[in-house]
Amino acid sequence: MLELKDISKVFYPGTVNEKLALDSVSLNIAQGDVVCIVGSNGSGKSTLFNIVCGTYPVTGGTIHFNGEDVTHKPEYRRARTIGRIFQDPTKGTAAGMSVEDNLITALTKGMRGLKFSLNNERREFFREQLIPLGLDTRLKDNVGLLSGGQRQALTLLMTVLSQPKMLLLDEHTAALDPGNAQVVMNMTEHFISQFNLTALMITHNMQHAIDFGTRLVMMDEGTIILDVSGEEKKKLTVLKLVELFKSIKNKTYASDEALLTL
Ligand SMILES: Nc1ncnc2c1ncn2[C@@H]1O[C@H](COP(=O)(O)OP(=O)(O)OP(=O)(O)O)[C@@H](O)[C@H]1O
Repeated sequence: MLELKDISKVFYPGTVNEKLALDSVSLNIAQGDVVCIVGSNGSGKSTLFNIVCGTYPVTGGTIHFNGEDVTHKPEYRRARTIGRIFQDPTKGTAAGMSVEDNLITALTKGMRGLKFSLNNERREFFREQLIPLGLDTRLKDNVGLLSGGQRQALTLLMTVLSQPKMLLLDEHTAALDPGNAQVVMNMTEHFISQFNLTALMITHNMQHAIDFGTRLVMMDEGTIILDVSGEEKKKLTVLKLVELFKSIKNKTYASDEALLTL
C-alpha cells in the first residue's frame, strides 16, 4: 500500500546546521498493517510522517501509495487519502463550532464533495457514532467546551469519517492523562477494526507499542533498526526491546518515558 524506497531527508543542506534526519529509509506497509513506531528523541519518527504526508519534500528516494508515485505530490492532495492526528488535541477540531458542525465538515470531506444536508437520519448516525465517546448528548455543544480527551476522541472519529486510506497517529495520546489516553487508545483500536484501516502510530510508550497493532518498527539516528511482526512481536517485552536496542546499537536506549514503562 505504502512503499518508501531509499528515503533520505537532509535539513539545511550545505550549512553548519546540516542534519541528516532520514538516512536511506525503506519501508513497505501492506493494507491492514497497524504499525507502531518507536525510537528515542530525534530519531526521525515525525520526519518520516512529514515525508509520507508531503509536509516536507524528500532529499532522495521515492514514495509510492497504492502503486502511484506520490513522491512529488503536494500535501493537500495526499491529505485526501491520509488522515493524520497530532499530539495536540486542539489541532484536529474547530473550537468555535459545534460537535455536529465539526462532524459535518469531516463527513463532507469523506463524501468527496457530494452535496450533503443534515437530516434526522444523519443526525442519528452521528449520535450513534458518539455513544462510545460518551458525547451522544452533546451534538449542539461547542467543541471548545470538551475536555482534551473528548476532543481527541472526536478528532479520531472525524478523521475516520473522512474515509482516509491510511491513518497516521503522531503521539496522539501523549498529551492526555493516563485515563483519557487509555480511552483514546481503545477508541483507536475500535475504529481501526471497524473501518478496516491501515495505520502507523508513533509512540514513546513501549508497552503501547508492544500491545497495539500488528507490527513494531524502531528507529534510531534516521534509520530503521528493528521491524518485527506476528509471533515475534507478541513475545516482546519492554525489557527485551530495550535489550535488543542495546545489542543492535551498542548504546543505551535514551528515553525516560520508555524506561518508565519498564
Ligand atoms: N523542520 C526541521 N528543521 C530542521 N531540523 C529538523 C526539522 N524537523 C526535524 N529536524 C531534525 O531532524 C531530526 C529528526 O527529528 P524528528 O522530529 O523527526 O525526530 P523524532 O523521532 O520525531 O523526535 P521526537 O520523539 O523528539 O519527536 C532531529 O535532529 C531534528 O532536530
